[in-house]
Amino acid sequence: MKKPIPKLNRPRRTPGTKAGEVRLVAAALILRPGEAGDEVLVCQRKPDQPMALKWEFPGGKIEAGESAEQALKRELNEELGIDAEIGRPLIRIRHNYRNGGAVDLQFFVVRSFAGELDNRIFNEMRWMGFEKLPHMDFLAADLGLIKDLADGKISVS
Ligand SMILES: Nc1nc2c([nH]c(=O)n2[C@H]2C[C@H](O)[C@@H](COP(=O)(O)OP(=O)(O)OP(=O)(O)O)O2)c(=O)[nH]1
Repeated sequence: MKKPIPKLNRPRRTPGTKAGEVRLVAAALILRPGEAGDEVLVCQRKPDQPMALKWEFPGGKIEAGESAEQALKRELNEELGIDAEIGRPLIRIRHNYRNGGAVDLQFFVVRSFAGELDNRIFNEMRWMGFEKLPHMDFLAADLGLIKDLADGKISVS
C-alpha cells in the first residue's frame, strides 16, 4: 500500500501574526553625544519573546488610528518610562521574516526626552557607538540600517 504523502509543515509565524499581515512598526534611534561621536540606545529582547535575545531599537506596533510618531511616543513611554520628543524620520524598511511575518519599520531620530530611562521590558539596554553595532546580534530587518550607520552612509544629523 502507498504511504500517505506527509503534509508540509506550515511556516512558523511570530505569535499574533496572520499570514500576509504586515506589522506596521515605529522605532527610535535615541541618541546622546559620546566621547567619539553620537551613541545610540540599543535594547535586547527577553529570552521568552519571539526572536529571543536579538538586539533592536526601542519601539513597537502602530495601533489603529495612531500616526507613527504617536505610536513611538507611546511605546517609548511604556518601554522606557520617558516622554520623548520624536525627531525626523530617518528611514523606512520593509522586511519579510522567514517565519512568514512581514514588518514595515519606520525609524525616527530622538535627541531629547524628559524623564529617566527605566528599562521596563528589555533583557538589557546599552549605549553604543555606531561602529560597534554590526558586532551585536540584531534583528534581521535592521541589518542594512546598522551597517549603513556604521559605514557612515546614513547620517543622523
Ligand atoms: N521595536 C522594534 N521592532 C523591530 C525592530 N526590527 C524589527 O524587525 N522589529 C520587529 C520585531 C517585531 O516583529 C515587530 C515589533 O513588534 P513587537 O511585537 O516586538 O512590539 P510590540 O510592542 O507591538 O509588542 P506586542 O504588543 O506585539 O507584544 O517589529 C526594531 O529595531 N525595533
